Amino acid sequence: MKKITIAIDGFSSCGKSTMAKDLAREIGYIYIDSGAMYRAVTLYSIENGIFTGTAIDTETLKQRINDIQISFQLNPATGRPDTYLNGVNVEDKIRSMEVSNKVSPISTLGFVRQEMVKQQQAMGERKGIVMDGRDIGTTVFPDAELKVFVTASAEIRAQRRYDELKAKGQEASYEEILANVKQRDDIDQNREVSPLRKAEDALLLDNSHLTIEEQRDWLREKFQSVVNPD
Ligand SMILES: Nc1ncnc2c1ncn2[C@@H]1O[C@H](COP(=O)(O)OP(=O)(O)OP(=O)(O)O)[C@@H](O)[C@H]1O
Ligand SMILES: Nc1ccn([C@@H]2O[C@H](COP(=O)(O)O)[C@@H](O)[C@H]2O)c(=O)n1
Repeated sequence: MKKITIAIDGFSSCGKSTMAKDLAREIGYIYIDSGAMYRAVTLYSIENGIFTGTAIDTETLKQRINDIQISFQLNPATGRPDTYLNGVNVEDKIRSMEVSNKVSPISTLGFVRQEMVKQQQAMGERKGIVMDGRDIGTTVFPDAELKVFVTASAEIRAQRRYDELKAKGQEASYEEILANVKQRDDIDQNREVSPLRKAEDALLLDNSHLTIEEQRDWLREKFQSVVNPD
């Protein structure tokens, strides 16, 4: 069967990766979490003294951007890809609140986006890919055969993330998560380069009141209607 490109964009913590990963596994496509790539650049910047407090040393980051190698490897225990930064598994570190609080300013930088988009386009060259993020349907794969834009209320998204952290036994504050979700949405929507917005030809999904299973079925049906239109 001919392979297609699937772009899933939307607001932070709305369930993009949950649905993207499940569909990719089911249909045998590659799954790429593009947000993990911006998070890895952010972690690199923190660990190398490039992002201290609220200041980013953009000149140093620009010089080093080609030294930042990001890759993904399937974790057999979770059945999902883990993120590697220069060969080191950073999957847990990139999900910390410190990285969440700093990733959106890093993502506003044009040279960072240019490098990430180049790598993402190379990953999707042969199609058969599900990628989620903020600019996949608008910038990375504007010709994707299936584009979805996911949204849910900020409060519901923060609650889901809070529940997830609690279930993992991690310290979490609902208020802090809600503030982070709102702040990232604001920066992501208002940046100059590739701001978060729905591509004109993307299908809109508000999953505020859908279960994970319902949204999975919805996406599977949309995929089927693209690959088997009759
Ligand atoms: N429909 C749903 N109902 C309840 N919980 C959900 C639903 N969809 C996803 N979740 C849960 O919400 C949390 C966030 O989901 P997920 O990580 O997929 O979001 P995301 O949009 O990829 O986030 P990010 O923007 O941080 O990459 C996870 O704990 C996930 O299990
Ligand atoms: N295509 C993308 C993906 C992500 N970002 C930025 O990274 C942040 C973290 O992404 P998550 O998907 O892990 O939440 C996000 O808030 C954006 O700032 C991006 O710019 N473009």
